[in-house]
Amino acid sequence: MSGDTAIATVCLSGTLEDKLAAAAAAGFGGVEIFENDLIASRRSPSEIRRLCADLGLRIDLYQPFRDFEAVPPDVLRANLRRARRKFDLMAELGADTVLVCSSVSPDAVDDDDLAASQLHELAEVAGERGIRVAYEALAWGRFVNTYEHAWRIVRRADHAALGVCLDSFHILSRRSDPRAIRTIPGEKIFFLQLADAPLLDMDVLHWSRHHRLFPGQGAFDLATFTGHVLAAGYRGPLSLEVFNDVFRQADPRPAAVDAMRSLVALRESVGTLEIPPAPRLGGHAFAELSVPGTVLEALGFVRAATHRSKPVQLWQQGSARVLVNETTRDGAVSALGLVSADPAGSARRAETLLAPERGPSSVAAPDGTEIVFCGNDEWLRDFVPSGAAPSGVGITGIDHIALTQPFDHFDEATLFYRSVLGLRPEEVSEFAAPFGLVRSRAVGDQDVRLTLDSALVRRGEWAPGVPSPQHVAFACEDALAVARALRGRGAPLLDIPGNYYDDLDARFDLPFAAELRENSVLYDRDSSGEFLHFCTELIGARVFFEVVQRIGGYRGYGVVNTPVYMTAHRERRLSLAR
Ligand SMILES: O=C(O)c1ccc(O)c(O)c1
Ligand SMILES: [Mg+2]
Repeated sequence: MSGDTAIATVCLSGTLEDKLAAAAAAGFGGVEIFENDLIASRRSPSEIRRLCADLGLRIDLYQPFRDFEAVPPDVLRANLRRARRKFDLMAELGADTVLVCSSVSPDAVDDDDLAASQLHELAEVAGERGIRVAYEALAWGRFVNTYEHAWRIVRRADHAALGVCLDSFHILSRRSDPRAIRTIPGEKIFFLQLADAPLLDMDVLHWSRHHRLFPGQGAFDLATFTGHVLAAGYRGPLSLEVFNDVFRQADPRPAAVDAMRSLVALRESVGTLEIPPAPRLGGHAFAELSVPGTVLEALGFVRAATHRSKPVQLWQQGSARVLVNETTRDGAVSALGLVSADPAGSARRAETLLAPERGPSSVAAPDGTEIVFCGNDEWLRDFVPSGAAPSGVGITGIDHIALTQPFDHFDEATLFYRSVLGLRPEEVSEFAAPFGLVRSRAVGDQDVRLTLDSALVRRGEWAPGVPSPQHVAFACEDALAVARALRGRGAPLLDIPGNYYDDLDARFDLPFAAELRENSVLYDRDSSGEFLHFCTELIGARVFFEVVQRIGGYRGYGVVNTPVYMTAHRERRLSLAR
């Protein structure tokens, strides 16, 4: 039974019909009908019931029923009248479970005995009609705001038609210990709602109504949480209830697929679904984009091979391989090749996780970038070697690839790379770039690193370069030497202003400070090590290259320096346009 999946209509955008169609198309077994969606619909409850049946969707929950318990007698009478009407509606709808959330009403009093006896009365009315009442503690409930408290009241009420609804957001946002869930008898857990969220230091109501995420996109440990609920004996559906400003505006069809991906990954991690495991990734095989060959030449690459059937050139230096594809128009990174211990296995996993297929072992990431799973070197058989002698100036491989994400795909991208490729998301960082705040999150493992960057708000005519540029970062062992060599070859390296180096001198006393300044090489240091890096100018509108040197196991990406080079890119673009 815990293989059943459901989604609350409130997660998705559009009319009730749009939401139901999207949920069904993504493969959900059931839905929670959110009351507002029903009220705004022109269809009668029985028509909605038929529509759901036609789409193959169960109606697992009707919600929410608010502000019921612990009230004076006259309010109770009105609340019971309201409940009877809703139970009539549920009978028409064919829904047998209603969510009652803990009261926020000024009419309510702090009296557990009263709450329990009134919920008992409600359960009596519900039970006679074959309806179950699932009582949920809202994190901001006036008197009841923890699941332990809701369970104490449900236990005291002691009615077969009354149980609890557990919602991971309310429980984890308040940092309640979820282990005690195991002490609730499984049959008294009437419903389970799942939502992740980023850790934000803000009022819980606002956090809940705007920033919930699908499992795996935020910072909560949903696998452990769900493990406790299943260990308690819960056998109902895993249902997503995510209030999120972005998803509420997004096309509901891909949003529902993203939602389903989160549940497939969650079920894998709690052991209720077996899917092909993520094969080990052995590094970046290539990055495919469209830049003039002369730029790569100036960076010390040689044209090593030509594709047998496509207008694609393979440029190489060390183990850094760049595919120049003349047919990709906007010049952005169009494909990434990743070395997989089992390319077919990687592709099977991606397919199970609902990634659109692009080729026999390639899939599309949420932003459309193609991810190609490569065996060690056999993909090279599609290329005819040019015979050019390998040379180079010290670039050894690809260190990471920075993929700028459309803001609306940022959270989806995190989940995609985490679940499909098995990469580990790092902390989210934010920095003030010249044209607004940028959110950045790296996903990676030992050998594959990607950074996902996104402008938080992108509006108006003033902000240039939409969408923002991406970049491919090459690794080297001596950034200063490589920078000098590349300048000598006339590579289009980006000039960094003197103020940056004055600040660096103030913060650090570096023996090589003058060389950094002279070569426009940037510097960062943290507890993990040191980092030297420099960039080329923008090549076309959408890409540039970076060369990086990691010292002593530095794990970051020099994010502190990003605003500096972003500004330099902007100035350079303006000066070229003049
Ligand atoms: O934000 C709310 O009011 C609300 C309503 C119903 C829920 O199940 C919930 O978790 C929150
Ligand atoms: Mg809820």
